[in-house]
Amino acid sequence: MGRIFYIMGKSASGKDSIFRMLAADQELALKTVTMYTTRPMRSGEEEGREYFFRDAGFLAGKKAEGRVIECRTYDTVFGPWSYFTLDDGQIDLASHSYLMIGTLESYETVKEYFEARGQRIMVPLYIEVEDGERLLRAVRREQLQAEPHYAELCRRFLADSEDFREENLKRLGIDRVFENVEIASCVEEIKAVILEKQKESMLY
Ligand SMILES: Nc1ncnc2c1ncn2[C@@H]1O[C@H](COP(=O)(O)OP(=O)(O)OP(=O)(O)O)[C@@H](O)[C@H]1O
Repeated sequence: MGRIFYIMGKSASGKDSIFRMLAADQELALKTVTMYTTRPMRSGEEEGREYFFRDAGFLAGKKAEGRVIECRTYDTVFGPWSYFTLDDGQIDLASHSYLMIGTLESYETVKEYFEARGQRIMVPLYIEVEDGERLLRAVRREQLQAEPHYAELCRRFLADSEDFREENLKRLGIDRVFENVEIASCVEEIKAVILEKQKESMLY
């Protein structure tokens, strides 16, 4: 039985960078899952690459069929935009393990979805960076944007402390933290855990 390795962490903790390195690692042979969104496609995006682009009616239909693994809806100035993961055949735990990225809340929802089907397959990978350093990385990344949004950066930085409260981590049984000081050694540390879990999952 495969596992779902689920990367989480506050903004600018390095989730995307770590995700890319792990996903490219042939030895781990992890598959990724393409999410769906109801937001309009942006220029440069491609159907099925960044997301599958669908409308709210499609999402409602999948909810009715019980096929929505997790869904997050954000109120934007353009109206509500949903981002969701479907049980659409992409995840085949009988033959593969998967690498996903999300929030603490989505981790909980995905975990519950599979546990309700008797599958305890979730492995949390929680990335951490000291707050001062993380804020500096976030600012440096934002400076590279054509139109930096510093107010949004600050809003997310403050919201993170609430979302990732110690008690929330504890409640979900997340007791291991991967410090992203130097990214290569952080990825090596995570890789060792993934290989160990994959070895374990082959025994049972
Ligand atoms: N170990 C590291 N040392 C220095 N810079 C790093 C390190 N890891 C990642 N970064 C840089 O920090 C910034 C944030 O990383 P990344 O975008 O991967 O984080 P994230 O957690 O996916 O962020 P968000 O959730 O806000 O999108 C990027 O500019 C990235 O290149």
